Amino acid sequence: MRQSSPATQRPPARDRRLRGLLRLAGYLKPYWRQALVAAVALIVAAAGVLAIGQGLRLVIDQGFANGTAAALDRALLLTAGVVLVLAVASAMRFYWVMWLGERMAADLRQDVFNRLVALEPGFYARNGTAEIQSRMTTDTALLQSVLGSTFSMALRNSLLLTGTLVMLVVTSPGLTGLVIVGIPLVVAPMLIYGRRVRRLSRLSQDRIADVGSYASETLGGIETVQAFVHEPIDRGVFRERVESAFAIGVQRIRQRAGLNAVALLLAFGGVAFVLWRGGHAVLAGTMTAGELSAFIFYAVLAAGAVGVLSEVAGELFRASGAAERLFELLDTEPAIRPPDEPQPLSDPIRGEVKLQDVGFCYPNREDQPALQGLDLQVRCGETLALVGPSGAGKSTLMALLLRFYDPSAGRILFDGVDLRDLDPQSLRRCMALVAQTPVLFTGTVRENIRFGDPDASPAMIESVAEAAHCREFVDALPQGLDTDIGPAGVQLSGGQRQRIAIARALLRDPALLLLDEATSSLDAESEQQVQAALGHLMAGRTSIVIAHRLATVRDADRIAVLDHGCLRAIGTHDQLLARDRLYAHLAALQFNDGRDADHGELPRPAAGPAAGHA
Ligand SMILES: Nc1ncnc2c1ncn2[C@@H]1O[C@H](COP(=O)(O)OP(=O)(O)OP(=O)(O)O)[C@@H](O)[C@H]1O
Repeated sequence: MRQSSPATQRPPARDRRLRGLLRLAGYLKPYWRQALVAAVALIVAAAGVLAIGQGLRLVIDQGFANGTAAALDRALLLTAGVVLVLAVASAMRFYWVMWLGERMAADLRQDVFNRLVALEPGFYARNGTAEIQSRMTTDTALLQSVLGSTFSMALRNSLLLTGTLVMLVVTSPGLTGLVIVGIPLVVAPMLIYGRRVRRLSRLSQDRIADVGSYASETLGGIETVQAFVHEPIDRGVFRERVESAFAIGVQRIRQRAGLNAVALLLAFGGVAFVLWRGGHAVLAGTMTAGELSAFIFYAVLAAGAVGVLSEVAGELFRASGAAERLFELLDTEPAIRPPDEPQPLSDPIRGEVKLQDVGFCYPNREDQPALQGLDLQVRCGETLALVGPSGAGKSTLMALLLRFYDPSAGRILFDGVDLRDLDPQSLRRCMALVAQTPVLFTGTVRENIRFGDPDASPAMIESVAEAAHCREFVDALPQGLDTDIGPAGVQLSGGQRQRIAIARALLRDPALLLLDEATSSLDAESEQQVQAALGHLMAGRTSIVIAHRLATVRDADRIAVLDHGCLRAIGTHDQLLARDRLYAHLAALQFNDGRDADHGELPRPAAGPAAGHA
């Protein structure tokens, strides 16, 4: 039933590696001061750890070997001083590296959201809103954890590894040869395993995104799911997806477990070997006991660092994959962009619309035009009703007017200017959309109305609530306008939600009103109130209405009959009754239905040629 879909085209896997994380470095730029402090703390802390090895050598060679208590005290005091510096530097490193990680993750999250809200609805139609949403949530959460802690571990251990290698050479060049030979033996399997882990990580992330999007789609439509008793099927499909994600997860964990075992075995096997060779050197008198202790200390540190690096490498690769996926989203250019030099809107704005030979195909249906050869003019202050069977292209026309898509042919003019020459945001500021199913957001009634104009004064909100007939139900709510209406306004009835949507549009005071009537779900009384609210909203402004009710059709200045994406006829109700067979058919169905024409709904015969031209 529901498919997962890749959000964007991905580059080939072969040159991915840590590219995603490298690109994240750009996010450090504004915080270079903090990064500098973190780097200094990191270096001082690593130097502190390395100095402890020297402290150990002094304690053993000067304290124990020479047998003087004063030398032992001095050596221990020095070591204690080093430990104090180490503690302070470690705390600073921890704080600033974590701070940078959290800061970068927050900035990235904000950037991704900023880009996502700029992408046109067509992008979400292609890629699935739930998939994109889950990608944003899981990938940024992964990055946050990796940037906050894993990355810091990787950095610290890389530095320690480098430092310990230097100290190993300083302490005993001869023995270091052994370690140097041993390190590639440790690193090679790590790289081989790392590559496998990375591939599986990516796959695992994809599967988890699948699980997330399935869950959010099911829960989002919980009423439909339960009404159709679809739960057992959803549980089954979800189980399959979860199990598939689990199977990939287990493969990844198996590889990582193997990676850890091999890395640790090789590293500590190497240490044992060095201890054996070094022990013989001390016995032969070519090395002091202190030097051997320091050497072992550094070798263990190096092995530990390699162990940690092998452990976090997989995590870093996983994060790199996540970063790349987020950058793919960030790199997705909106298809609808303002022109380089947008033309100004007419002053005053009249709200006139002209369509010239407009054709349009949805991107994924190039062979099926949703609109074709459409010529239409809507004059200032006019109400134009759009009627036609389902699938005729009415909603598509609205989407083009809002410039969610650009026409594939012809052009649309707003007050005489091609929509493509206007800044889409300035254009949309002149319009208000009242959708068939009003979309409200979590918050109070007041906040939902204010959505129409964030700067509106309380008095303006009161006044539009009154005009949209919201008062009737708002006054009965526990906190009036400040009552919480639940996510998407679920605590209100359809008619109440509709009236809030109308109040929101009234507050916007648009030059052009786009209205997709929703009256089918309302009872007569509610419909009357919505109708009255609409009366206020439409008075004196250009309105394009997808009409489902005869009352609207009759009151409209003109009616455009659309069929199969073409303008079939245009005129007044009476003209069309006499002239157009489809319109007459729709109207006849209405009257024969025996419903009150003033409140009845204009029926929509099933799509298809037979229905359209009966
Ligand atoms: N996002 C989309 N991608 C591809 N095709 C689409 C998309 N949205 C709509 N269509 C197709 O475009 C055509 C016109 O659809 P549209 O929604 O504009 O019709 P409508 O007249 O508003 O129908 P209704 O009255 O049922 O809402 C239909 O054939 C529909 O299947």
